[in-house]
Amino acid sequence: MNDLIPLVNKLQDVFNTIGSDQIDLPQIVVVGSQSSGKSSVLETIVQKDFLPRGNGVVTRRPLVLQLVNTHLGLMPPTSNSSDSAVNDAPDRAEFLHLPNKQFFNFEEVRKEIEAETARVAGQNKAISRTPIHLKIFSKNVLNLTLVDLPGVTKIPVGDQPTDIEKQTRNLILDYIIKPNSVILAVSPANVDLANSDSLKLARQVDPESKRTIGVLTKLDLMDAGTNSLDILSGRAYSLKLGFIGVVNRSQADIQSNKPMEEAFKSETEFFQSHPAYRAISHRCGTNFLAKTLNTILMNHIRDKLPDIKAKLNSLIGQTQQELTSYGDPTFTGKAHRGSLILQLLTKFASDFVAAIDGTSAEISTKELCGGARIYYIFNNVFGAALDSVNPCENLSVQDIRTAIRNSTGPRPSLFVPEIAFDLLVKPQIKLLEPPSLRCVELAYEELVKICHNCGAKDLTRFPRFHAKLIEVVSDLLRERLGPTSDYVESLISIQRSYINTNHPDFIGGGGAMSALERASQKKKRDIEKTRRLSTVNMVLTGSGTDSPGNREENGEKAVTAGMNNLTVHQAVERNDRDREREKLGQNGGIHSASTTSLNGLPNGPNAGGKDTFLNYFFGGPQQRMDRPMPQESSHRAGNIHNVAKEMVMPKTVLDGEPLEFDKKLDYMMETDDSSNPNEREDMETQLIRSLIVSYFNITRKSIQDLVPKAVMHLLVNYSREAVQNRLVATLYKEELFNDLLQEDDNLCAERAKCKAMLDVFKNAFTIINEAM
Ligand SMILES: Nc1nc2c(ncn2[C@@H]2O[C@H](COP(=O)(O)OP(=O)(O)OP(=O)(O)O)[C@@H](O)[C@H]2O)c(=O)[nH]1
Repeated sequence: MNDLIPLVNKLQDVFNTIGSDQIDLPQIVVVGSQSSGKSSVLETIVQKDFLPRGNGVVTRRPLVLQLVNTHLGLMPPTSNSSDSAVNDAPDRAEFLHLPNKQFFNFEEVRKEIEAETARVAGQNKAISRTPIHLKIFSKNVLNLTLVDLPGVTKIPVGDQPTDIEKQTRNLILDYIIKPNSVILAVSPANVDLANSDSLKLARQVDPESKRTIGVLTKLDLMDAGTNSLDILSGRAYSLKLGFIGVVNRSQADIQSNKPMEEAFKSETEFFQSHPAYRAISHRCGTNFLAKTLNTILMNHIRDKLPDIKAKLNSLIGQTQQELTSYGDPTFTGKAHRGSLILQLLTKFASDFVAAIDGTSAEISTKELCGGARIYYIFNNVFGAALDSVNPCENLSVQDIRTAIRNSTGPRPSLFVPEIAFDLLVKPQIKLLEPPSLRCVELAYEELVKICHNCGAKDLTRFPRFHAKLIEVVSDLLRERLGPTSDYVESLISIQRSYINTNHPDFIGGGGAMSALERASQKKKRDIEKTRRLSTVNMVLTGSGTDSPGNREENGEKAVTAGMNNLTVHQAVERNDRDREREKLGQNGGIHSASTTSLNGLPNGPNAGGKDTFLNYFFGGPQQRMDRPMPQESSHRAGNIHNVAKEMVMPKTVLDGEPLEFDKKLDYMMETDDSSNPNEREDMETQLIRSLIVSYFNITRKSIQDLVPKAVMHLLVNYSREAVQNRLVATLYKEELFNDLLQEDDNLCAERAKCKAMLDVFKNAFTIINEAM
């Protein structure tokens, strides 16, 4: 039975070698306020002067003290301990931080504790959480594991931080919160128990007081006539493990170097002779305390051992699993390298494909990933980018008018020629190119991201191999970026190379015309309505002066502004005239088969074919020849016509100097009053605009459809299918194997640590198995 404590000590040693605190081993933790007598209790139990003493804060680091009784023939577990001559061996001490040194002089032990405390916690009063591990072998001690902790302080002194009280409390709580700790709550008897810090702390973590044992110190310092019998008998404060009273050496005793044996005798005398404690003297004193602690600890260990064994078992399983995750180093041997490379490479490729297809096992529910992001790019990002393109972007009224004029060449403009529409719509289609190319780039970037996330878990062990795999796939993707972008670019060029006015969805001249007419009539109705309302208003208010301001209010400005209804009517009239001509066969074969309804929509036998729509409205070359020049056309020619009159004047070239005519022409072209278009020009501009919008929308729709298809085919699917072959062809080469299978240094260290831990757990498991 008494073997249990050495067993725990053994386990503690085993765990200390790897610094593992995963197993909460049974131990006694000494807790109390500063100067309550904690160190004195420990010293009396050990019966040695070995702890630093002094005023104020002395214990500044946790001291884990293992007491090993050599009289019982128990072997100290460390390698440097002597196994022979157990019974007559002198008392000695060993520190964990000095594994090859044994201390026979306990004065040196004290100095070492002081030095080691100062080394970590500094010279002043600061405290540290790092424990000092000390083992004492003696025939006078019982097997115990005790932890001495810094006392609870209230006011910071020296270089202690302002929250020193909180820090010490937290440090103490960290130790006593463990269910396997027995709390040795030290309280001085000369202070009211209600103010005992140790009992307050113990209550927090052990509310039922099942694992708290109370120690009353300084019973000799109580006021005359008072005693602690009530407490020691368990009547004042209930603790399942009870209270034990002790009398340690006073400061004066320490200063006068009162030997331990003498102090021990004085203590026994004190209890036996004290009128209040005489009856319970056999349950008082340091000796009784040590025996009780030993029994409590052993019972505690016995109770906890099955739990510890179960915990060890699960730790072994977990650690084994962790070790497996680091990979088997033997598998990288020559015979297996090829198959390992192939296996990892195939896994990487299938991760890549699975991420694109959305069949990956690690699909996130928090954010879009893999193929879904590519779909999002196509559907949302690219769609929105195309929708945001204005079909008439950068196309001013002036541009449209200039295009119309230019396309008529030297002839006066009769009708808007088809060539002007062609000229104007092509650059607009080009506006679809940047978002389309950006769509390719975004899909490419997404694929690069996907490939970076592939194999992250399987390949942490081989960072070089992982980097190489990413590099090869990135190269493949980069290779595909060029052809895909080129193809998308050519899709736009294809759209620009032929303006198909026969497209079934194209609004056509008729559609545009009737839309304009409808708009114009609505406007007319609105203006009429406004005018009528204003007249009624004027009658009611009596204000009827026809000032320019009033005219504006009456809507006359609106009549002349914007789309002019007269223009539309003139256009319709012209259509009617054309129809008459067609009837008379004056239009020849150009569109003799085509007839139109009054609203301008083709309704003849060829009504479905829109090839003549522009000719119909804007006039083909022959129409222009046939038709009488409308009055407004000659006026509209304006300054240019005036210039034309002067063209009869003979030109003389004078040493490269511009002729007078040229100067005048330049001037007139510059000062051409195009900002004030006439009604017909307005109509032409409006028509061209609606035709551009209609045609642009058709093109936009097909680009929106074709670009994602092209990206999928040329970039995504291509790389998806080629990835495995490319990886094998580039990396499956004997001469690369060594480099690719170069293991990560950190991982090797982690594996070694994990392996050591597993050995420790297995070792501890065997120790417990043998003991039980
Ligand atoms: N007379 C008398 N003095 C005691 C007794 N116990 C402790 N002392 C004295 O009280 C002072 C503090 O004792 P320590 O054992 O250093 O107290 P501690 O709780 O370890 O102090 P810290 O580690 O600094 O928190 C010393 O001077 C001891 O000699 C006792 O039972 N009787």
